[in-house]
Amino acid sequence: MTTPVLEARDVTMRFGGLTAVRSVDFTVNSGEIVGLIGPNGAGKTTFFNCLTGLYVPTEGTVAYQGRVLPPKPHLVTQAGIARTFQNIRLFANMTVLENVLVGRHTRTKEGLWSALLRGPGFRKAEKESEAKAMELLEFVGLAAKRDHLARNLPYGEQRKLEIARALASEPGLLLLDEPTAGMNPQETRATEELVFAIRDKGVAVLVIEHDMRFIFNLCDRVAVLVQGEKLVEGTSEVVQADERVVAAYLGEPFEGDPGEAEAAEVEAAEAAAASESDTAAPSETGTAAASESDTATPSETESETAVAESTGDPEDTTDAESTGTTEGEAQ
Ligand SMILES: Nc1ncnc2c1ncn2[C@@H]1O[C@H](COP(=O)(O)OP(=O)(O)OP(=O)(O)O)[C@@H](O)[C@H]1O
Repeated sequence: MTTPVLEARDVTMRFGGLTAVRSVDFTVNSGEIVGLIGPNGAGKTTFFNCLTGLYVPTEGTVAYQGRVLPPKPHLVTQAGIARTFQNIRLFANMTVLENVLVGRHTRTKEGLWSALLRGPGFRKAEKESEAKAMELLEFVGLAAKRDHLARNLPYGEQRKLEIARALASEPGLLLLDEPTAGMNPQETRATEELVFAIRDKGVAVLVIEHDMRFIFNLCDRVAVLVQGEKLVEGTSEVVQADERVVAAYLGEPFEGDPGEAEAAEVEAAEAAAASESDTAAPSETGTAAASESDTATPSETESETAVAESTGDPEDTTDAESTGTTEGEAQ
C-alpha cells in the first residue's frame, strides 16, 4: 500500500516582489521515484529549499509522514529527509569515510562529553557508525577509496559520495538536486541504477534534473514547474505528451500560461503609458526615433542574455548556494 511520505500543501515562496514558488501542492508516496522538472528559473531549487527547511515558505506547510516539519534543516534531516545539492558540498579535506561518518551524526546518540572522553560507549558507537558507513560505501561502489581525500575523487565519484553521505542519516526520503549535472552518459546511467537501488532499499526519492531522458526513464511520476506554479503532473508518458510542457520549454505562450496574466498586465500598462505620452506631446519631434531606439533595446538585452546563457553552465561546479550551512566544497 502506498502512503504519503512527503506532503507539501499550498507552498508559496516570495523574495520581495518575486514569487518564486506559488501555491504548490505536492506529494511523494512511499516506494516512489518522483521527478521535478521545469525550465531554468522555474522555482525547483527554491521549492527543494522550502522542503528541507533552508527557506521558510512565505505560505504553506510541509509534512513528513503526516507530521508538519519545522523549517530548520537539522530537524528536517532528523525527521527523515536527506538531500544532495546542485553544487557538490563535501568536506574536501576529509576522507571519503569521514564524509559519510559526518552524515551519520543525526543518528548517533553519543554526546559531546562522551566523544571528548572517548569512553567505551563512544568507542562502541563509533565502531557501529563505521560499519554502517562502510556498508554505504560498498553500496555506492566507493569502499576501496575509503581513505582517499574527498577532493581527490573524480567528479562522478564525488556525486556518489554525496549520495552516500545523505543516506548515512537513514532517511525515508532522499532529495537529489541535479544528480547527473556534468556527468557523461555512462556516469548518468550508473546514477540511474543507483537511484533504483536506493528506492529498492525502501527510500522514496524526489529528483530535480534537466536531463529529460534520465527523468523519464527513472520516475514513476513527474511534476512540471513553470514560473513557480505546478503546470502538469503525471507519468512520464502523460508529461511528455502534454503540449503545454513542450511550449514551456520552448518559451512559447500557451492557454493558461501562468505568466500570461502578468504579461497582459505589463502590455496594457505599456500601451496606456504610450498613449498618454502621445497625447501629452503630439507635436514633439524625435518621438519616432526615441520609440525606435526603445524598441531596439529589449532585443539587444535579449541577445546579451542569450550570449551570457550560452557561455557554459558554471553554476553547478563552482557557485555556492547561500544556505547558511558550514560545509566546505570539494572543488
Ligand atoms: N535567494 C533568492 N533571492 C532572490 N531571488 C531568488 C533567490 N533564490 C532564487 N531566486 C529567484 O527565484 C526564481 C526561481 O529560482 P530557482 O533557482 O528556484 O529556479 P530553478 O528552477 O531551480 O532554476 P535552475 O533550473 O536554473 O536551477 C528565479 O527567478 C531566481 O532568480
